[in-house]
Amino acid sequence: MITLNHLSLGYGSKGVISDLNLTIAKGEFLVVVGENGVGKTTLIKSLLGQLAPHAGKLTIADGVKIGYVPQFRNLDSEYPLSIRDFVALNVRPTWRPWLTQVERQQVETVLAKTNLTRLADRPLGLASGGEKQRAYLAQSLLASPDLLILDESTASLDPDSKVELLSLVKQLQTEGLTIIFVTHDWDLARQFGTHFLHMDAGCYRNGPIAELDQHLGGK
Ligand SMILES: Nc1ncnc2c1ncn2[C@@H]1O[C@H](COP(=O)(O)OP(=O)(O)OP(=O)(O)O)[C@@H](O)[C@H]1O
Repeated sequence: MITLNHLSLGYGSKGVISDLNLTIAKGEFLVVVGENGVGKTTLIKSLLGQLAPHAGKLTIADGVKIGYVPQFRNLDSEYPLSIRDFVALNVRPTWRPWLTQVERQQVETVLAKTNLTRLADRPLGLASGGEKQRAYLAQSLLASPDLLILDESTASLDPDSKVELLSLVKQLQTEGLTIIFVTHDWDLARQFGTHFLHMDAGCYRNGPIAELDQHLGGK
């Protein structure tokens, strides 16, 4: 689905990633691990089409739709939309103040897939961290992505909420979605990933998740 061929990325004259080679197959759950500042978010920006390569090539198969779940940010408790209305923001190709019957059904489907049906009328600003992240996940699912990118999406969540969010994502993976999950949490990486990319100052390793500890010497 995705091929990185001698890919180098950076900002202006500053190089961040140098000569990265990687193939991501459909249906993989790729965890991207590495210390602060090695370029994990830079790689994600490039996958999202926001950063042109300094050198090398990034190829994404034709027609692949990408969904993105950001890192948790606290929202103002006065945030006016309900969880359902927030999720529905992603439904319309052009703005209009109503949803069609089909669109309403699509919103209910993604709310159900993310365990939010019961909470859908609650103001998003008053939702817990885990619920907010599930709302972002639901919103991204409305566009029927083939590839879902989670950039530190579990950071700042309590352990149960992390596992709940990733269990939902794992279920989506078993239904055919490809997942890229950036994390600092090695345990979550081992628990949910099928493959890993370890980035370490110009040294990149990747492979099946079972080989992660071999590469890291049990870090
Ligand atoms: N817009 C930018 N302009 C210049 N340098 C940048 C920019 N964005 C990031 N950098 C630098 O690029 C390097 C890699 O940053 P990046 O955010 O990709 O790291 P990361 O691995 O995601 O780190 P973290 O785990 O802390 O999120 C850092 O040195 C950072 O300061």
